Amino acid sequence: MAEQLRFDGRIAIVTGAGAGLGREYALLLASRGAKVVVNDLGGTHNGEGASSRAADVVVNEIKSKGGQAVADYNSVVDGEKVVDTAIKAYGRVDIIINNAGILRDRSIAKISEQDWNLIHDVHLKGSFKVTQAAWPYMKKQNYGRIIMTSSNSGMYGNFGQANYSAAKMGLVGLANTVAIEGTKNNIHCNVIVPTAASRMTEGILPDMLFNELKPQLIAPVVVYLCHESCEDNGAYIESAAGWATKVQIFRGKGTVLRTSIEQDTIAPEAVQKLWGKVTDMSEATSLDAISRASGYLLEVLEKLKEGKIGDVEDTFSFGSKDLILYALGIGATVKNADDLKFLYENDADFSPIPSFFVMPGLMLSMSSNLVASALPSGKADLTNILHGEQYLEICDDIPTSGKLTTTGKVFDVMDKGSGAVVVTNSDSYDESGRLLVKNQSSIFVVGAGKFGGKKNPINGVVPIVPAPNRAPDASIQYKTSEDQAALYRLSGDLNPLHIDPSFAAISGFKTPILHGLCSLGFSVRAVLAKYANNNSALFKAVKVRFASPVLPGQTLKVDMWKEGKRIYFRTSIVETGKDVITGAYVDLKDTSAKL
Ligand SMILES: CCCCCCC[C@@H](O)CC(=O)SCCNC(=O)CCNC(=O)[C@H](O)C(C)(C)COP(=O)(O)OP(=O)(O)OC[C@H]1O[C@@H](n2cnc3c(N)ncnc32)[C@H](O)[C@@H]1OP(=O)(O)O
Repeated sequence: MAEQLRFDGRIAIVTGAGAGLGREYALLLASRGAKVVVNDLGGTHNGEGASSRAADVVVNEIKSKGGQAVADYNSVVDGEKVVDTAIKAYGRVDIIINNAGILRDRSIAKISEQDWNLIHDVHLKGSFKVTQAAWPYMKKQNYGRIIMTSSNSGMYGNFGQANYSAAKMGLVGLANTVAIEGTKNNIHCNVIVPTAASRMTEGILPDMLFNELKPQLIAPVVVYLCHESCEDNGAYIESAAGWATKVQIFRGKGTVLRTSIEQDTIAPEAVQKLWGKVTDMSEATSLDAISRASGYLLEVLEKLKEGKIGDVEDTFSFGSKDLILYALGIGATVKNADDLKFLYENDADFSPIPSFFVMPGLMLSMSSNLVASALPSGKADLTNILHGEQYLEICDDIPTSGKLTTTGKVFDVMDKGSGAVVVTNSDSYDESGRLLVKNQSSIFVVGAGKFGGKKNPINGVVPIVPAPNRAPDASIQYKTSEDQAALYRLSGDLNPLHIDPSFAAISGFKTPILHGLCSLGFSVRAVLAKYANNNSALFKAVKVRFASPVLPGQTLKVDMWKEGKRIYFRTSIVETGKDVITGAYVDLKDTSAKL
């Protein structure tokens, strides 16, 4: 058995120690060698009256067991008197357990100012006063252990306890700063969040729970927090019924609501649009210091200054199931033995179809306000956007699973009259920080043109290139299925334009149209099959323009021209003869695979 935790030579003040938790703390500390100041005003649980009895009974109990204790009957609001008792009796003070508390429960409408003040006086001001009075002694001796008593009523609220909740949460704030200020003098301050059966909780908690909430089951936790071997400082520890845990405050990752440092107004509508990100707690972290909280904010501002924001950021996790679903969504089939490597995770050559990696960039654009925020009108939503162009570049070996972090921003905005074109760039990194993929999407925002913007792209917008002026070197046809969009959307682009007839009608289409990136996927498959032996590792980049819509069920014909490692292609619809992808090419790293 571990050596007994002793408190010999330590002087402890326990406030409100005449009953309940305080009494247990006092008894346990004394049994471990501490000399205890048993503070209790002797009032009732609602703070009325005062007598010396409660403290005396506990002092006598301690003494009868061979321990040392003195009674103190002062109100904690007179903190210096409480501390004086310790100094006069024992000459120092090492431990303070701020435990004294009363209740004046009323709903917010009925709390009198007097009740408000009284609650705050006893809980918050009392803890402050006792702590402050002991501070010089603790500082001088370079040692102190202080406990603040909070409550779940403060942490989460509790009907009828607005005054008490506020004071209890106030104690958390008090502890936070006392912990920081005490660090250099080895003065630790921690918070206990107890749920105990006591005169305060009797009649409030259900019997079953009440009976298990024995104060003596919490006392060891608090007593350990008061021991010199406990290194925690500024921790919140919740304990009840023989159970204990650390509690932390979490902060979400948040999102930037503006796109540049120059933008000094934010429309409430932009906030509304991004609210999902503001309130998303999936990547929440616990910040244990104010410097970390403001440090992160500084990082955000730095990025804004460097123009890296709208560098919005998102994470994208994927595994074999996602790769297979995507492959099915762009027509890969087990009927073709060469496709098995895209459809079966146990295949020796299992690999992603490289166009899968358009997904992180697309998901970033769709989940952020990037496109709308780039337009003077601020108006772009799924009813008026079409995918115009796409460039994808694979920068490193692509894995079959992982978590990518994607940063993206608006790169260019063009006024095309009939619409605006917003170009977004994004880079996706794996968990070790390797740049895996670059994406550039041009989004055609129908009806958003004529805002007086420039017409032509800036340098860096990857241009489309015309196909060679000769008959294609090869052609491959793929029939899409009536359910192609229904299947493809499950890879992440849930835009109702592709499945919901009434939504398609709002967007000006007779029936839902296929995702542009789905047609891109079919086309990349054709190039890989024809010129790269279906080997994903040979793929480097693809660029396409979506020239007109495809309807699910139509047959795609991919015409290809090989010029070195560049495969130009054009995709059209067999049934109508209409071009749907133009100006397009795939760059291969190598075409030496058997052709
Ligand atoms: C918010 C998060 C992001 C969401 C991402 C996307 C989510 C997806 O779910 C959406 C989709 O997948 S939509 C389906 C795929 N896309 C399509 O079907 C669009 C097909 N294209 C068209 O219909 C027309 O080209 C059309 C309508 C786009 C343009 O046709 P017109 O208006 O007739 O234009 P036109 O007169 O031909 O040309 C005017 C100028 O615009 C340029 N341009 C034309 N097509 C473009 C295109 N596809 N992309 C970019 N620029 C394009 C022309 O070059 C011309 O410019 P300029 O005068 O300078 O030469």
